[in-house]
This record gives sequence, structure tokens and C-alpha cells, in this order.
Amino acid sequence: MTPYFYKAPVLTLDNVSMEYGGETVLRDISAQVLDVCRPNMNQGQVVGFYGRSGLGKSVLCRIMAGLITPTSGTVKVGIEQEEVTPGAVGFVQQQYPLFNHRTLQDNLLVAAARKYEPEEAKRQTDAYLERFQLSQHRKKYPAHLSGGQRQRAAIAQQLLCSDHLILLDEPFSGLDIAMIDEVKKIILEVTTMDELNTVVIVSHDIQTTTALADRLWLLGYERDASGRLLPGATISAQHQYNLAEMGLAWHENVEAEPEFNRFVELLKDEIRQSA
Ligand SMILES: Nc1ncnc2c1ncn2[C@@H]1O[C@H](COP(=O)(O)OP(=O)(O)OP(=O)(O)O)[C@@H](O)[C@H]1O
Repeated sequence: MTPYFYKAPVLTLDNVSMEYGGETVLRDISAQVLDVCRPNMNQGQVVGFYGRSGLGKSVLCRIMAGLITPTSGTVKVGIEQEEVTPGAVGFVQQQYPLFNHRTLQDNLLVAAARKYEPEEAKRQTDAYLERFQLSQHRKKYPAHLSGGQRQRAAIAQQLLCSDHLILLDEPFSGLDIAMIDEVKKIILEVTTMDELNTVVIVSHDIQTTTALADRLWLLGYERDASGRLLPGATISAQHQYNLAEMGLAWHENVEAEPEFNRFVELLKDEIRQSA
């Protein structure tokens, strides 16, 4: 097994709860992502975030992105562990927020201008276009890009204007097998760009996401000592999996290993029983 050690926290959820009109949707969620170092692997963290439909994944994502404030609890992001503010976290949702009347290049420039001075914004945009193999499409409008190109553009756009943490909502849905491989490559590319880059992937594609992840969070309901269902979904300690510890953190061909496949089956059972 590859050795590893922990450095500073890069994402901390501290007792996060959310209620809507008296209904508890999320209850006391505490979870942390630490910058894990593996020798010769300069890699950021990938968190796979699972949960049955309607349990509150989107709500928690919006809280982590600073777009809504939880009823109680805090979210701290980055190496400085500052409380999250809107815009600090990249959020790639299924309906990508590209401006249809601007070219791909201009879309990225608008995002970069939120963080950089004009000249640096241009340099960063060029670098991302190159890195995400989008340079030849820079003059195209979003409507003229393929689904995969739009996906790459949306990830580049969010990386350009956020500080290291990026949330991807269902990045594999509706893509063909080749495109899924391409998006996987992009995610790995994002994490190898900077050791502090953290990607949270919300997905129902357990196999693909687990292969990329070094940590998993499973949202589900818990029962009290007498077996009664507690209100609100949470991420209990036993449903926070540390794949580095299990020897299953992303590495070449992890998906071909029997141990990996056994774990994915076990996870699916856990998810079935979690609601
Ligand atoms: N603004 C709101 N007001 C009231 N209830 C809300 C609001 N937003 C979300 N909810 C409720 O919170 C619960 C969780 O919704 P959420 O969209 O986070 O689920 P999800 O896990 O992302 O589901 P899916 O996998 O189907 O997308 C649902 O019961 C939903 O009705």
C-alpha cells in the first residue's frame, strides 16, 4: 500500500444543520477533508459524495458553495480555513452557467476577471484553454460546443474564478463511455495542477466516482438507540470512508482490482439501506 500522511485541513463542515419550514433536511454534519500527501504524488483531494435521491445532497452543496446559509453550523474552506463566501467555491451544476451570447474564450475571461487583473486574466484564460484542449474552440459560442467540450469549459470557468475547491454535480450523467473517460482525466488533471485543489463529486455513478476518490461521504438517516429514525440526513462517522487508509485511493487501474470491486458492492448495499 502507498504510504501517506496528513497535512492541514482544506474543507471543514462543523455541525451543519438545515431546516426548511420546521422540517430538518440535514442534521449535525461534521466532516473534514485534510490535504493528504502521498510520496511522489503531488495530488489534491477528491471526495465522492453519495446519497439516495432527495436526501439533501444539493442542499449541502449549496451550503458548501456559500450560496445558502445553514440553520446552524459552519463551513470553512481553503488552507486559511475561512468561512465560505459566495464565489469562493467553484460549483459546476448540470445546467452550466455559460453565457450563450459570448464565445468560449470570453466566457472564461469574464470568470478570470473576477480574480485577476486584465493581463493576468488573459494569461490564465489562455493557459486553461490549452490545458483543457479547448484552444481551437475558443471562438465558438456555447451552443456550438459538444457536451464534453461544454463540460470542460464549465470546469475551467469555475477553476478560473474560485479558490481551489470545486463542486461537481453529476459530472458523468448523460455522457457516453469515452466522454466519461475524458471527464475522469480532467478531474485528475485538476487535482494534479495543485496539491491544494479539492474536488467534491456528487454522483450516482458509484464505480466511476469511487475510482477517482480518496475520501467518500455517504449521506443517510440514522436511528436512535431504540431504533427510531432520527430526523434529517447526516454523514455519520462510519459513512466517511478514507480510501487512502484502505489502499483504494485513486491509482492507475484501481477499478480492475477485486478489492475495489468488492468495496463498491458493499457501498451500494450501504446506500440501499441508508434511507
Ligand atoms: N428551498 C427549499 N425549501 C424547502 N425545501 C427544500 C428546499 N430546497 C430543498 N428542499 C428539500 O430538501 C430535501 C433535499 O433536496 P435535495 O435537492 O438536496 O436532494 P438531493 O439529495 O440533491 O436529490 P437528487 O439526488 O434527487 O438531486 C428535499 O426534500 C427538498 O424538497
